[in-house]
Amino acid sequence: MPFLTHFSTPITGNSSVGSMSIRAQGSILCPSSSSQIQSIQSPKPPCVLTVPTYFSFKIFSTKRGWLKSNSSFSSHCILPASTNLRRRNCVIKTEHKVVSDVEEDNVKSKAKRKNLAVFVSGGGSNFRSIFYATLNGSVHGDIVVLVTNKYDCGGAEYARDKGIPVILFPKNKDATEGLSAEDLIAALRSYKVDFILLAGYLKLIPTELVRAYPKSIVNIHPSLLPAFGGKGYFGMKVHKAVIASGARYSGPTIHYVDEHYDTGRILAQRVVPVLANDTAEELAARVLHEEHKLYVEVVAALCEGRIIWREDGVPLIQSKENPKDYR
Ligand SMILES: Nc1nc2c(c(=O)[nH]1)N[C@@H](CN(C=O)c1ccc(C(=O)N[C@@H](CCC(=O)O)C(=O)O)cc1)CN2
Ligand SMILES: NCC(=O)N[C@@H]1O[C@H](COP(=O)([O-])[O-])[C@@H](O)[C@H]1O
Repeated sequence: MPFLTHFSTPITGNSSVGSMSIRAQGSILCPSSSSQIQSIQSPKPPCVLTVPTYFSFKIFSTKRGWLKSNSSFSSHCILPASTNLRRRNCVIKTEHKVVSDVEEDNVKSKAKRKNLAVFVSGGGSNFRSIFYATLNGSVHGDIVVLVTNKYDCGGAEYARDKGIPVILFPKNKDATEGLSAEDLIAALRSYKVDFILLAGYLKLIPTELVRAYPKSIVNIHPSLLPAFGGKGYFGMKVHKAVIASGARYSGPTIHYVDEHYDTGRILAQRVVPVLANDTAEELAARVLHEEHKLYVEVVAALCEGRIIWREDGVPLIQSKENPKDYR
C-alpha cells in the first residue's frame, strides 16, 4: 500500500478546479513522471488536469483518499491541503481560501458517514464515549457493530441496549457460537465497515484481519508506547508497571494495529503526570479521562479523512481548526 503518491504536477493559478497557488521550495524530490492530478468532482466523471509539468512535489495519499483542501472547492475536490511539512529539503505551501464554518459543515454533512466497528472485552467506557460522539455530531460516523470475546461484558450489554449488533470473536474454546477470522471479515464487510476501533479488546487481532483492513484498524493503549506495551501489558497491569518504574509521566497512545501487540505506527498521544503517591487506580482514572477525549478526536479525524502519512511512514493528524497544522 503506497504511503505516498507523488505527481509531477501541472498546477496553474487558475486550474479548472479553482484558484490556488502552490510553491515548492528546495530541490524537487520525486523523479518526474508524466502523471496527472485528478480532481474528482461528483457527479461528473473524474476530470484530469494535464498541463506542462514545471515542478514536481509530493502529495500524501491516505487509504481513504487524498488530503482534502479546506478551500472553497466542493468536498470532492482532491487537492493537496496546505502543508507546512518540511520533508528533507522540500517545503510545500499552498494558499487557499478557507470555507466558512457553515460551508465546512455543509461539506462534512455531504461527505459519506463512515461505518465503525468497535472491539471491546470489558466495561466499554471508550466505546460509550465514541458512541455518544457519533450522536452529538463530533464524529462523522456510526458504530454499526460491536465485536467482543466476552459476550456478557459491560460493553456488549451497552451495545445490545442501544440496538447495536454484537459479534463474538474469537469463539471460546468450549463455546459453539463465535466466528472464525474469515467469518468475522465477511461479517465486517457485510456491515461495510470502514474503520475498526479496538477499545480494551484483549485478544490478538489475527493477521488476516490486519491485512483485510490496511491502515484502518486502530487501538488505544493506556501508556506512552513504546514503553509498557506488548504481551502481558493490559489494564491495571500497565499502570502498576508505570508506577513501579518511577516514571513521572504516562498517558494514552492511539496507534495503528499490526500483527503484533502495540507495535503499530503511533498516531496520537496525550501526557498525564504520575504523582508520587498515586495508586494504580488513581493513575488509571487519570489516563482513562484523557483516553475518552483523545479517542473521539482521533476517530473524528479518521472519519473526516484528516490523516496523512509522512514520507517516513509516520501518520499525522491534520488540525480541523487550522489545516496548515499537523500533529
Ligand atoms: N494484532 C494486534 N492485536 C491487538 C493489539 C495490537 O496492537 N495488535 N492490541 C491489543 C490491545 N492491547 C494493548 O493495547 C493488548 C491486549 C492484550 C494483551 C495481552 O497480553 N493479552 C493476553 C490475554 C489477556 C486475556 O485474554 O485476558 C495474552 O495475549 O496473553 C496485550 C496487549 C488488542 N489486540
Ligand atoms: N492493552 C490494552 C488495554 O489495556 N486497553 C485499556 O483497557 C481499558 C479499557 O477500558 P474501557 O473498556 O472502559 O474502554 C482502557 O484503559 C484501555 O486503554
